[in-house]
Amino acid sequence: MSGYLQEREGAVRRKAVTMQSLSAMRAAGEKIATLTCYDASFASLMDYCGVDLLLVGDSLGNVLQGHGTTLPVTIADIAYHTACAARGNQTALLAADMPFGSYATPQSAFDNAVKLMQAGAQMVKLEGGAWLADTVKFLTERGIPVFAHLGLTPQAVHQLGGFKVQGKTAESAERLKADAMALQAAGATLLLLEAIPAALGKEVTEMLAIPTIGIGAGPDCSGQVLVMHDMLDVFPGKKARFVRNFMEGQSSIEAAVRAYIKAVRDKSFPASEHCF
Ligand SMILES: Nc1nc(=O)c2c([nH]1)NC[C@@H]1CN(c3ccc(C(=O)N[C@@H](CCC(=O)O)C(=O)O)cc3)CN21
Ligand SMILES: CC(C)C(=O)C(=O)O
Ligand SMILES: [Mg+2]
Repeated sequence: MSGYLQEREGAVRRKAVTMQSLSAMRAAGEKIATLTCYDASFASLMDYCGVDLLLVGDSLGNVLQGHGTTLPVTIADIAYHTACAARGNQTALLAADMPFGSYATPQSAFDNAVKLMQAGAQMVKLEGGAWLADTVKFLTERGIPVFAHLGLTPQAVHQLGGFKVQGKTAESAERLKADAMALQAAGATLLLLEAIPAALGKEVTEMLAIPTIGIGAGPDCSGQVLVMHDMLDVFPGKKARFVRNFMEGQSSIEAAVRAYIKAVRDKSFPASEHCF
């Protein structure tokens, strides 16, 4: 570690988390604890606590920039926050979201993914189904690990007609399963499932060989993710059903992050009240 951040007292030297170690966790039935993270200070704290996977999410459009959707977020925004988070992280796997409009073609996706990988990301996440398979193949063949994102894909909010649960009809559930198979076959090594019925999250996870990370996708995904500002209860008011306030009963952010990891690992989160 260099620069501003000090070595933390009693920091346990954990081996770097890799895509391979996440697959091993899935195989061992050990849940993958994931949080969004956008800067060096929180990356350092989350890594120290033992978060497995950090995601520089385009949710930064909401929680850092104050927009109502993720659409205004640019590749430069994500690259900047990825570089910040990478400076604080030592051992967690660091993934970064490809923002809206940055992966319309395989070539533009590659050019933009290179910017995020050079900023310190170890994997990039893209929202979309079978239509993305060519892009996923193009990136993975060129050494860029791909995290695919299905279900409620917030970059498509205006097409979906709002932030609504997906995969509720038999037809849309079948389409989601076919999408998941196509993305895995194209080389995706992680799959994010957002806001789908818990039974569908279970089915997709069991069907695939790669780990799934859920947010509002039930308890049977290989891991869970939350937006850090949601689980730290930074904003008042109504939150999505899948959010739990981990600051409750804790006296520090570090304790809340540890409580989150523990609840994911011991499967007490998500409970039925967080699922669809
Ligand atoms: N702060 C924050 N947290 C997030 O989880 C998040 C972001 N920002 N920005 C990008 C997307 C947008 N997300 C959202 C936003 C709203 C709902 C929501 O209100 N869901 C309703 C579902 C309504 C229905 O039943 O269809 C809910 O009650 O949970 C869900 C996901 C998830 N992502
Ligand atoms: C909500 C998670 C899954 C995400 O994509 C983000 O933070 O942008
Ligand atoms: Mg996102």
